[in-house]
Amino acid sequence: MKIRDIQVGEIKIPLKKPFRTALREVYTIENAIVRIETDTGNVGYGEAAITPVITGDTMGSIKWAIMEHIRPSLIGMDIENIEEIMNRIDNSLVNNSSPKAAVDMAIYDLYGQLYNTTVYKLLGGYRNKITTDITVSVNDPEEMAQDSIDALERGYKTIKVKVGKDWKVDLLRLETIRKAVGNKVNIRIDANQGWTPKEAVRVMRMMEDKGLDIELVEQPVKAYDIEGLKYVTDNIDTPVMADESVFSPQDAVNIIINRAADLVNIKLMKTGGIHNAIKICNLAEIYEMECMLGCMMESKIGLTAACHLAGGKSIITKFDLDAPNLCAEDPVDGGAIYKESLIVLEDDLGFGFRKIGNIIYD
Ligand SMILES: C[C@H](N)C(=O)N[C@@H](CCC(=O)O)C(=O)O
Ligand SMILES: [Mg+2]
Repeated sequence: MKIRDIQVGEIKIPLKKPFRTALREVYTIENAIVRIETDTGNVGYGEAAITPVITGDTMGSIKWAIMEHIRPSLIGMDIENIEEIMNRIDNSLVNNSSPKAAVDMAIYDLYGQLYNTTVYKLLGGYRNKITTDITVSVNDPEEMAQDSIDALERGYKTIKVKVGKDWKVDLLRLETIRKAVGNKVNIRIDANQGWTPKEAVRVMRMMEDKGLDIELVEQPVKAYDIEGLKYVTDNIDTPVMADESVFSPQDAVNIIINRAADLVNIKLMKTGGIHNAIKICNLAEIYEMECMLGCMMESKIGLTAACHLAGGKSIITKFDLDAPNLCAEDPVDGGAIYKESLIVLEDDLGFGFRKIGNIIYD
């Protein structure tokens, strides 16, 4: 099965309500979709999220990276030589993790098709059911409490609450939410780099003293500030999770050996796809560090790939794979089956996409 062509299109999906974090505000997902066709007529799909404030990748840079740098080195390659394909993707240019992820996903989709099996089984076959949390965007405390109650009514057992705007209001946000949902919901929080190290320690200790029972705090400080992250980890009881501080396996090594965080949030858009995410899983297993598998604002194309990795790896014990549930539409027929918090993987070939609507190719 040899690669005949690689195309990049665009997809637009409106959200149910604006997605707000300390870093950005999103109304519509506008992402790049990769389509790889082989000489056997098989087709594989992948997705690259436009998240310039985190990865630096834009629609223009993603298309250019794929068409001008990655595509030429892959045309004619045999899918069974996946090792060499992944080396070529990684070596085609530095950084650009989202376009690399999109191509990597499409290759894995084809790899499953080549061996007539579903991808999560090739990756370890550990589970075919996953329970995701749901994100509560950062807004006024009352609106966030209402969103948390809605999540509870829709069956979510874990909410991921966005904070990091102003630590005093963040404390009020969590107090209001905990009061509204009681102890029926597990609460994790994500500051998306919004606090200084000292603010983070201060506000987290206050949350601990008030008994708000926070499962973990994600990326309290700036991505580059590993010393600041370690300062927070050393000075609070709540587990600290590195997100924007960990893109590559090398970043993960650095966090682990310096004990700068207790947990890592792996995202395909940061690692450059499944093949590097597996390396982080292996490292995490060696050092007995549980991982979360997270996502950017992606459609069910990117999320199906992520779900297959989650299905394969036991070291991934926490799941923030909610983006399709935040979308007002699902253009994907097939792939992972989303029923609010429950995600099911069926025994399809590859990722099991039957039809994907609304992709616009140049
Ligand atoms: C969508 C997911 N729940 C999430 O919060 N992901 C990111 C932010 C994604 C984005 O800005 O597109 C995270 O920081 O964990
Ligand atoms: Mg995060």
